[in-house]
Amino acid sequence: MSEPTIRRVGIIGLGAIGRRVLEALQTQHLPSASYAVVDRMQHPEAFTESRHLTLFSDVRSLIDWQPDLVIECAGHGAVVDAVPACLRAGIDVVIASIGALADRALREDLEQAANAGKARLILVSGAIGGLDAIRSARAAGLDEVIYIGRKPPQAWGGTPADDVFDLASIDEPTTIFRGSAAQASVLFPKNANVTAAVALSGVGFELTQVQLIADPGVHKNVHEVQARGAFGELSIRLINNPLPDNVKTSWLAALSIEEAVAKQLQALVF
Ligand SMILES: NC(=O)C1=CN([C@@H]2O[C@H](COP(=O)(O)OP(=O)(O)OC[C@H]3O[C@@H](n4cnc5c(N)ncnc54)[C@H](O)[C@@H]3O)[C@@H](O)[C@H]2O)C=CC1
Ligand SMILES: O=C([O-])CC(=O)C(=O)O
Repeated sequence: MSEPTIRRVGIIGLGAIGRRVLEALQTQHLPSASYAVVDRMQHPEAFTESRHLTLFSDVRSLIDWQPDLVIECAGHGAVVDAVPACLRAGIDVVIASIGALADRALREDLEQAANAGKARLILVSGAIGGLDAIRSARAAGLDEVIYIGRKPPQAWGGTPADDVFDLASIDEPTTIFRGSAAQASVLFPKNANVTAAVALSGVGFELTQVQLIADPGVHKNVHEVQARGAFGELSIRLINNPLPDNVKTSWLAALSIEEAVAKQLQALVF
């Protein structure tokens, strides 16, 4: 492996994903780098001090610290408010909250910001997989891409499903949403980022079909993708362990960020 060129890493959002990623970077991938964070939580000092983190109260201060790489794992709002400024300042950004890109205007703004700053916006596969195959297949034409997401009922707490269903008393698999990835990304910003990753890899936000299920029979986050086209057919199923700090979020989402950062350091990129 070549000498790491990433000496300063900024992390926006120090929740379930952010803490996992930080731990992996500090212990495995970038042990000699310096780390700074921005988070909205109350009193993060105890954690940041024990981890030797510089704590900033806003993204402007993080940018002034001149990180080589910023990792967003905070939510859609952070992609809107913080990521364009990082890119314009010439800082590469890895984002977890890829569902924010369902907003075409934001997508264009991010692309312009990246071009203006000669920086890259690095999108991760997150809690889903098989996107490389869908991206390859799309050149020959895709007829249909379907995503089905299944999580335990409590993982849909705080979503629009809460208004329609009594999640605690669901006792059989219940479809809580059927529609496009465009709708799912916006309505379920903490649960359906994977639909955006599938959409951007395949037939786009409007044509990607999405079904979301609250299933009392599962204790993991189950993601299925089916695609059909000139290439043939694809069917994948992931059964993801959730992170202990956030049942909505799969461990694989954090692992995919770690892998994306590790890739920045490799001469042989796969
Ligand atoms: N691509 C994928 O497959 C997945 C993406 N995600 C995305 O990652 C995000 C983070 O996930 P978790 O770590 O599980 O969530 P979490 O709720 O455990 O942590 C989020 C952290 O970000 C902080 N935060 C929120 N808004 C902020 C802002 N504007 N600026 C700074 N800090 C802010 C919160 O205080 C919290 O500490 C989710 O909201 C979702 O958008 C989550 C799961 C999978
Ligand atoms: O982590 C997961 O299983 C998926 C998720 O929450 C998302 O796509 O936002």
